[in-house]
Amino acid sequence: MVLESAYTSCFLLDFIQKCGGYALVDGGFATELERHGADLNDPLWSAKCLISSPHLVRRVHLDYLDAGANIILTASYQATIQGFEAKGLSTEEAESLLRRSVEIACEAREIYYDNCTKASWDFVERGNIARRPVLVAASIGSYGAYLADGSEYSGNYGDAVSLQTLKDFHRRRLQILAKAGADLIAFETIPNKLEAKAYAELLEEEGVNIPAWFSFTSKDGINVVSGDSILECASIADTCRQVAAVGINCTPPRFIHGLILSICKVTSKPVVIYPNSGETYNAERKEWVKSSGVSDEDFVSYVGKWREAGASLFGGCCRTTPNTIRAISGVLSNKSSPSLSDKMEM
Ligand SMILES: C[S+](C)CC[C@H](N)C(=O)O
Ligand SMILES: N[C@@H](CCS)C(=O)O
Ligand SMILES: [Zn+2]
Repeated sequence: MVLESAYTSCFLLDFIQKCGGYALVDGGFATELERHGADLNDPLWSAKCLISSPHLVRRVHLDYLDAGANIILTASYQATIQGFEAKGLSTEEAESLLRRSVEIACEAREIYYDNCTKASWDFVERGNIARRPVLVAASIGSYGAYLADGSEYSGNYGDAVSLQTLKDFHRRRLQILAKAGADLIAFETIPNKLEAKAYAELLEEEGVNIPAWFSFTSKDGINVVSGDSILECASIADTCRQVAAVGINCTPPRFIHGLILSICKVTSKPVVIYPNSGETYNAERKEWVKSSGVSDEDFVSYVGKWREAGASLFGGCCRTTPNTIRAISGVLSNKSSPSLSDKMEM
């Protein structure tokens, strides 16, 4: 048990070190499926593609690996047993689709490595090909994501939803994804304190033995979207032994800097950030609309400041693309010495 706990706490730190001091997460997954032509106007959102177009899911993973990602997130964000059952699938079929989401990401990693070996894309070190380290993170979206009405951007589930409701809702999916062969669990777009508490208790009760990250979402740079304090939310993550990183995703870039500073006040665990494009989601139409006010088009220009503030895992969320990841990579790797992959693109 002690060994396991030490493993979890060092896991991402070791990985980040192996990657060179920071690691790249992938970018928007669902919105990238859409750019490839998928119609996600469905209660399952991106998880619909696990049924209708698994090849596209693999394609998008590969595009992010080609762009330089060290961590790819599975298509399971809005894949829930309850959601699949509502579509008429059996429990067994639903569980198998969850496992499939991890398998597809692992297949993409294998294909990527094979391609690298064949083309000798990765740099050669003392005659050996050094493979870029890549992890597969099993995504778990919130209860609000399952509701498919944009509730993960409000975090208001009403009084009828208790800690126990959330634990009951998430337990089986977590059990399955934790044993599906992923390297870690990414709890994403967490909108409130109650859900963070539910995840922390489930990780403990289920004895999950792969690490996890908790990533919250905010719309003001001070609190998470429900209005709960980011300090309290990040503290829950800090005290959970299986949590290996804490951070923010699907939040406009302009809010990220302050949130990193807040998170660093309550935890010394690695900080992960993967903001969205700064656009606003219309949940009814499942469409993105340009936001008025401060422009977030210069997303990438903030990245250096985020690193200085203490973040070490960087990527993008909704409406960011493989090019966003390439640009982040370009900013973080010293511009004066472009990496081989940068050179390949010239
Ligand atoms: C992070 S939001 C864009 C995810 C999609 C939402 N749960 C929906 O189904 O509309
Ligand atoms: N990993 C998910 C998060 C949605 S907020 C995606 O990129 O689709
Ligand atoms: Zn997002």
